[in-house]
Amino acid sequence: MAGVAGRLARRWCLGALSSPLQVARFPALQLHLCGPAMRGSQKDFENAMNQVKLLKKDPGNEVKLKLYALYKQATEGPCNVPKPGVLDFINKAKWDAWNALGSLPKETARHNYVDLVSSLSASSESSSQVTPAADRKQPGSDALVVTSQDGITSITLNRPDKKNALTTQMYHDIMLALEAASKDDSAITVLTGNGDYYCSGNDLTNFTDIPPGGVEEKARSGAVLLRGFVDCFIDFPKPLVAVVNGPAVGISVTILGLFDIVYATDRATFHTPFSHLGQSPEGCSSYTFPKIMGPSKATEMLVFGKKLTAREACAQGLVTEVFPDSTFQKEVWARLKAYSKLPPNAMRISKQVIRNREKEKLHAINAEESSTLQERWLSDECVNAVLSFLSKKAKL
Ligand SMILES: CCCCCCCCCCC/C=C/C(=O)SCCNC(=O)CCNC(=O)[C@H](O)C(C)(C)COP(=O)(O)OP(=O)(O)OC[C@H]1O[C@@H](n2cnc3c(N)ncnc32)[C@H](O)[C@@H]1OP(=O)(O)O
Repeated sequence: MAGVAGRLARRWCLGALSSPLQVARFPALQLHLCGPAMRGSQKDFENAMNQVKLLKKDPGNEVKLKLYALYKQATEGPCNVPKPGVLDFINKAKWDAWNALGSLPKETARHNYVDLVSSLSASSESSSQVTPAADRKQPGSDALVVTSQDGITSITLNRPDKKNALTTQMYHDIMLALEAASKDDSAITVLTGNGDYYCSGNDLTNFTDIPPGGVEEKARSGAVLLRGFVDCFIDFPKPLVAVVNGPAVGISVTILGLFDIVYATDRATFHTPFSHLGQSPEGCSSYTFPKIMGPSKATEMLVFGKKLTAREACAQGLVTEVFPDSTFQKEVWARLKAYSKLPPNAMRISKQVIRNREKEKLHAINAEESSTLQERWLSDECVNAVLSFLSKKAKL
């Protein structure tokens, strides 16, 4: 396991110049950076190195590789270290970038570095002035929107450009939102998504942010987060409704077994590709799915990754009702508004009567699934699947 952990750390952690790279995305680097107007005294070079740290916008992995290569060429000359192995993606991409500079003189590399940084600083300035709202889309800001109206508290996943993939910040924010909703005066709580997807599951870039304790520490904290997140759904005291506005993937599907009602547009699909990802079921689905649809159908979904249409999911009991996409929002919200006028205490108590006797068991299952997944995250199968997605080679 330590070997895999080490490889994961090497593959996912880059040095000073860059944040985690999606390395295999890069084409073979052919650098033609010798611009006509070159500046580049040693002083300019040092200033440029400081300027890089102040860039307001991430310049992207390709540019970061160019910066790395030019820096190495400017300070050490032509690439002079052995080529890393093919599986050592990040170091290999860095080596390729440096090696591609051939015998470019140190001084030219320094000039090119200065020119590149200067062009980045200019575009970083202008883009931050033109699109100030873009920065606010970062996790922890408006990636989750909570509203309360007509006796309904709605928690909306709001990262439509990333198919509402769940960042670690969003897991925390959803837990806080559920905690608040359990105590507010609404009768019903809804989870839904903004845009064409309901949710594409765990944000796979969550795997790239490795703490000083390494990948094992990351897996440990991931399992704690997962367990706490699912516990909030198990314990939620009021009627909990999923308004599934589009395709759902991974953990956004598995936790549906802990909802009281699931309404879906006929455009929705339900997909749990855990084996493809080298992972294992969570969200108590190893228990709820066989119970809802029988062990064989559950195995098709959870082990073989069979994607269900909304109608199939409804026939198998995972979805309560399917609505035509054209009238989905109107019909569902009208229905929920009517339900929210029912006596809230009676609804809460009835839910507890239905759910409470399973609670202890569900908590135990959640603990077991989280600990199994903690180990899966360190497996070669999982590492390779995540790398494949991040390098844009694989999609579900
Ligand atoms: C040890 C770490 C622990 C961390 C924290 C743990 C917390 C608990 C974890 C619980 C375990 C959960 C498991 C799961 O949920 S498994 C499911 C994971 N999801 C996926 O594998 C989906 C991956 N996405 C895709 O296959 C496709 O994007 C999709 C089919 C969903 C849509 O394809 P389409 O072609 O329509 O759109 P794009 O691919 O172009 O997507 C648009 C942009 O959105 C980005 N995206 C989408 N989904 C994700 C995702 N899940 N993670 C990260 N990014 C995602 C996609 O990359 C595009 O981005 P760019 O525009 O920048 O290219």
